[in-house]
Amino acid sequence: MIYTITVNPSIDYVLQLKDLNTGQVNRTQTDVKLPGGKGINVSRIMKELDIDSTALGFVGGATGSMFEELLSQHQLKTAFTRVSEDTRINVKINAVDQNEETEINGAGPEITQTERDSFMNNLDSVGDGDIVVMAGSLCKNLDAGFYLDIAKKIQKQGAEFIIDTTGQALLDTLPLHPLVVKPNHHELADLFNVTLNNEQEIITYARKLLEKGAKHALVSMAGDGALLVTKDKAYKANAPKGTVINSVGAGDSMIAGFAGTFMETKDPIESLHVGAACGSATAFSQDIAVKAKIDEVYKEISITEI
Ligand SMILES: Nc1ncnc2c1ncn2[C@@H]1O[C@H](COP(=O)(O)OP(=O)(O)O)[C@@H](O)[C@H]1O
Ligand SMILES: O=P(O)(O)OC[C@H]1O[C@](O)(COP(=O)(O)O)[C@@H](O)[C@@H]1O
Repeated sequence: MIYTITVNPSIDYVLQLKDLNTGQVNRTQTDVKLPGGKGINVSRIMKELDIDSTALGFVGGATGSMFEELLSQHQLKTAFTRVSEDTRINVKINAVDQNEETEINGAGPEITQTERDSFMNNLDSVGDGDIVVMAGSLCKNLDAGFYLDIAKKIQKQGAEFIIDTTGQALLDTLPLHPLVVKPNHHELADLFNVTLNNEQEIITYARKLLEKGAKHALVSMAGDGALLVTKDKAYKANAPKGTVINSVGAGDSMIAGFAGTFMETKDPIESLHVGAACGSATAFSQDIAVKAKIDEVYKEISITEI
């Protein structure tokens, strides 16, 4: 079984407008509300790929109820921990004529000790051979050690983990040997406080994540595709050409494709291929990609060793 953990889920309020003018009244062409958060998006793509997953996380208040209602149409297996403060609303602004996406993500609810304990108890069902995907930011009062606590617990229970987060929370888990870490190239540069100018430099720093303990480093590069660094090899997936509609969730989709395929095949190259197809297919869709789009995009991707 794959478990996804979205500590800080969201309602993604996706607004499309012609131009965004800050300091002025702007009006939308279209607006949609989507159930968001990184692990949620991972579970949604897994559903498209016909892979079983259970989505975990903290959900609260009136916005939490709305989030669950929005999610219900996707028929995911969930086991959320209820909290008293509101689930956040993240605003995504696509300014069409400016060809620019702006995101404003909330800090999320405060989690009490009781709610935290109840969440940890919920992880008792994770067992041998399971994969746990931990993805996204932490709610405002949860310290960077929260992911580390989860990783230690599920590892004792025989599961492996994949982590997609930033900064110290990510670095702290590396000694526990995550199966995959997936920074984008900007996040990778920030982790080491450097500027990365080309693929060779990205590979060099991705390899440092392996030296610190990660088993695979998957570095996404938006419209430039993705790199996978393994113990002794590096591979590139191209990003096919297409009309980008809404790239929110492209990274999550990539993780879902990679993790789901890896769980079934243990083949990192095929996992990269499916992951890249899921990522680009989502970038070319309004919402998270559907299976037909993923299959279409898969044919336009090739993996090369570099
Ligand atoms: N504009 C795009 N065109 C084609 N593929 C894309 C585009 N944006 C993202 N993708 C695909 O989705 C993957 C993840 O996207 P990226 O934006 O790098 O992740 P994140 O959302 O985590 O920052 C990329 O590695 C690429 O394969
Ligand atoms: O937890 P964070 O880092 O604030 O990110 C949450 C946001 O990330 C998303 O999951 C999208 O992530 P990606 O674009 O990185 O794949 C949104 O649905 C959500 O609003």
